[in-house]
Amino acid sequence: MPETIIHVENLSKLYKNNPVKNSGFNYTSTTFWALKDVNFHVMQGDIVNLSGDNGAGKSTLLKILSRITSPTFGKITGFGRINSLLEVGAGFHPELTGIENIYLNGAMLLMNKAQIKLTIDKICDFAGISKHIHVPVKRYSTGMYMRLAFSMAMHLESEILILDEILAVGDHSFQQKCLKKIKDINSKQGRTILMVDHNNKFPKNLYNKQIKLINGRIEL
Ligand SMILES: Nc1ncnc2c1ncn2[C@@H]1O[C@H](COP(=O)(O)OP(=O)(O)OP(=O)(O)O)[C@@H](O)[C@H]1O
Repeated sequence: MPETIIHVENLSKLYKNNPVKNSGFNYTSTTFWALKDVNFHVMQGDIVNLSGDNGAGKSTLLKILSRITSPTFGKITGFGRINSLLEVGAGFHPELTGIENIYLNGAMLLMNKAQIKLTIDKICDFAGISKHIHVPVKRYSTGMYMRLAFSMAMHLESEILILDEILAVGDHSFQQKCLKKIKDINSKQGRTILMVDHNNKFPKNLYNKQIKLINGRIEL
């Protein structure tokens, strides 16, 4: 029986924009609810498609789920390790080589050295970067960054995967390979995946749950 793996209750996020000088000597600052009273739950093994227009609050929601920023109100309960790919290059240490970054990320997911070592070849093969694995990642192209980051997310251990713009960049054939891999790890390992459908182009049979945000609220 699948169990709840993420529970989001009454989640709201208020941003205070930088004060701007008005006509006199006063400053006005504005506040803005990026998320308002968001409630949902995700079951273990779900593939969730998160959609919404620009500025709807998708990245804010994923940053809160990834514990990068905190909510103003509300509560998130998560059961399991979360691996987040939010922006291309985030989570990499530029001075370290590809392989050193794999070890670093694996350790952050509480994997030991032997467990990480077992994944190295698979990560490099999938990413197609075996020849460059001993090069500092600051010398990688955006495409190489993206392929390595995605491959690490697929092969390192975590119960929950959060994918944002990673699937919006890169060439078409690699994107197709990624979508196939997502389906694969979900069906074989039961991993839970939340991903942003930036261009409404994910095939309907890829996900089993859809969350659409409109101005910070869930469309009912
Ligand atoms: N740090 C911040 N300070 C103030 N306002 C912010 C901050 N981050 C985001 N916002 C605002 O909050 C709203 C939601 O932004 P968010 O990035 O979550 O939307 P999004 O759905 O991910 O959009 P996109 O598809 O364009 O990435 C936007 O209006 C944005 O300008």
